[in-house]
Amino acid sequence: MTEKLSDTARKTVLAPLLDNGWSMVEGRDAIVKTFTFEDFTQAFAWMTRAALWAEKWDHHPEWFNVYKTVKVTLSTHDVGGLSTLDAKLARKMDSL
Ligand SMILES: C[C@H](O)[C@H](O)[C@H]1CNC2=NC(N)=NC(=O)C2=N1
Repeated sequence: MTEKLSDTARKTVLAPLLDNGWSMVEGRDAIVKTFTFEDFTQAFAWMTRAALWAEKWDHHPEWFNVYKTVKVTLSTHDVGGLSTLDAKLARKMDSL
């Protein structure tokens, strides 16, 4: 059963993400990052790659695409906040 990140886990799991362009969402237990690409097709291709991982892990982003940018918000709806699944998907997104 997925659980909300503990305070200790937040320090270890979230810190590298916050150092890599992710930030906490004001007033919500979630993280957000805007990715910028060369053009729309590159942005959409990245979204497609990310979508396959989201589906494989049954953990899906909240995202908003405008032309060559993709704003991604991650939180685990089932636990009402951040879990290790969000950190896992964030790391994967940063690597794609
Ligand atoms: C039944 C539940 O919707 C599924 O287990 C998955 C689908 N994708 C999901 N994605 C996210 N971000 N949070 C969830 O809790 C979640 N649950």
